[in-house]
Amino acid sequence: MAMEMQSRDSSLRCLPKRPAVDIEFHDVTYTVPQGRKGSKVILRSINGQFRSGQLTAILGPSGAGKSTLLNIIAGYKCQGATGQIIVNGESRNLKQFRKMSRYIMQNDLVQPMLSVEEAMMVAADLKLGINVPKSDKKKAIDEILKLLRLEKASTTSTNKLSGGERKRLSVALELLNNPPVLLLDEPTTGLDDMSCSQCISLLKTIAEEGRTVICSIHTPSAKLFSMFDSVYIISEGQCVYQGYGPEVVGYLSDLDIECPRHYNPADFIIEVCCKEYGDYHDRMVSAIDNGRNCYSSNAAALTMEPPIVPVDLKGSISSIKEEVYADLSSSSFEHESNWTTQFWILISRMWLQMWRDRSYLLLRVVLHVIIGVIIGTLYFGMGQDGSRTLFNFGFYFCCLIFFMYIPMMPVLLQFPTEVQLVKREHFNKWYRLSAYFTALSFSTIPVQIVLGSIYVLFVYFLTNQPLELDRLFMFFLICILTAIISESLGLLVAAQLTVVNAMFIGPVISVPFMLLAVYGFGSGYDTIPPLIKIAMYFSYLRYSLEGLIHAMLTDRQKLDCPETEEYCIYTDLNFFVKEMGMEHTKFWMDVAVLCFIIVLFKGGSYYLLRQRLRPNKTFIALQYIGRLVKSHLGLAR
Ligand SMILES: Nc1ncnc2c1ncn2[C@@H]1O[C@H](COP(=O)(O)OP(=O)(O)OP(=O)(O)O)[C@@H](O)[C@H]1O
Repeated sequence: MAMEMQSRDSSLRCLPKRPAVDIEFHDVTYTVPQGRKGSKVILRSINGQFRSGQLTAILGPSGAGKSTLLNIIAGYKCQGATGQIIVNGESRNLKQFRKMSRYIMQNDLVQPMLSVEEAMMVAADLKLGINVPKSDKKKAIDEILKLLRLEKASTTSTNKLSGGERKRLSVALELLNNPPVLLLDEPTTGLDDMSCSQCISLLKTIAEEGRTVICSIHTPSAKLFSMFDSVYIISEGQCVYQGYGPEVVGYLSDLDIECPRHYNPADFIIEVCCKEYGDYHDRMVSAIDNGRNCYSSNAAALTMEPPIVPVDLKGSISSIKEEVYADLSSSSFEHESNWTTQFWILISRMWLQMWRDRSYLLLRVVLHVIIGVIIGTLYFGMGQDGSRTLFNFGFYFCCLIFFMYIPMMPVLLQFPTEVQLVKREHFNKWYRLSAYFTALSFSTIPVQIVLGSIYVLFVYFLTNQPLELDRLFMFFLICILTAIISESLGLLVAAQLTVVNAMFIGPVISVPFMLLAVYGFGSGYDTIPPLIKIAMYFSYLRYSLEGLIHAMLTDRQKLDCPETEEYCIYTDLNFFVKEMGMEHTKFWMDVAVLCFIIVLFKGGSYYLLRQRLRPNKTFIALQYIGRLVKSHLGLAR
């Protein structure tokens, strides 16, 4: 209790002041297509209001539409929704509203490998900008951590936080620029009773400071239920109650539904919604006029009709509006840090996370050493052996396959999860997506260079390749460019898919690239049909192979044929290059094409990622067609 009081004393003085925001919604309907079955209506002409300075709970049976309503109010889902959302008496400007509201989704993902304090400092740098002195940011962070009782965990790694601490950290991160509206989807799920009540008490403190705090919640205890300033109950996509929680008993009693003594009113109304005592759904919806009214027991004497107070949807709000609306339309919610700052903060965070994950880094180093030694041993000394030119060619191709798969697999495994985090951070306006994507693209280059060098040094010398610095450099350059392309291809695949699908599609999609790179090998380039010759130039590995062959085999003296061999067919390397159809290739042209492919794949991945986070009309139409096709073919789950 003492702790509760202590946290309530805090008023987040360090944070920028924000205006109060009241939200109303009218006739909100949300429909999703259901293939041949037509469409499914999830929210049905629902109305309601959420006030500033209040903690509001959205309750209802599972599948009632709580998360859907939160998604629509937050602006996270708009496609398929109709109706009106009013913010401080004016129709909601979604762009503006997204800047002033923060949505904490159910999956409380936080950036791994950082301490709580570091995660907060990164968020503070991004949200408050670099012009705010570090000491002020530190003060704000300390205040928030104290408010959310995370001071003791400030040095704990985010990977090691308990469920409750992780949820509180998700809230803390979003409090940094003091958003006036906070929406939380089931913040208490997975917490024990004590942590639940602590979490709700903290949210109440946050609301008391003038913010509009709305959270969806599953069957709270009677104690929790009474802590909310306002409760909004949904059943079957319609509002069945809006008002103060404990008054639900009186409301139901007015509808001739008696809540047993000592029974949790929250449990009882959910059971009523689930029709355990008969079908009262329509009566409740019409009593509250589907959320247009708000229940208050003080408003009228008990009559046959429930004492519902019509909500003055303009009245109280308009008084606030005059004071604050100017603030709302100002640019005070813009990104405080510019693109370059965001880029540097994000790339530093990525490097720090890579460095902290040292066991993984070490594993990758060891893997490059082991595979380098194995491949080097398999092709030992073949680089200048006239009888082994074909084996040597196999070695070059083997190196390219290594640099095609090894950098792609971690991306396919990690990026789909990372997208969920980016979705949350980007939706809550931490940074521009372009800044994030550029940081992501550059952050991995140093690691690729170091790991690539380890591998190249082992194989180059073990296989006895020519000891010429320019050839070594060209070999290395082609390997690194191939690695970067493969990584970009991984991003392209993983940007729209789940881990399972990405892990399947990524390797499968690489097979045609491999085949096209060496198609017709052995039978002579001239025997390849013209169409396949054209197709070969759609494989990036073909350019890598051309580059490697050019770097390693052109302008070299005839190789010696060992005495143990009777005849060596490819001692003349120029003849071999001609047989491969690569005699006219230019190394720097191949490098230029590889660089172009990197830009192409990166651009494609960025576009797909952007569409994943905020699809445009074409993409929405494509998704819709995809869903229709899937449901018509019976593939929709
Ligand atoms: N894209 C969709 N396609 C089909 N049905 C959907 C879609 N999105 C939501 N639904 C359905 O809409 C209903 C409401 O979903 P919602 O997630 O809002 O429920 P909820 O009240 O938050 O449930 P819970 O408490 O279990 O999380 C559910 O029956 C769900 O299956």
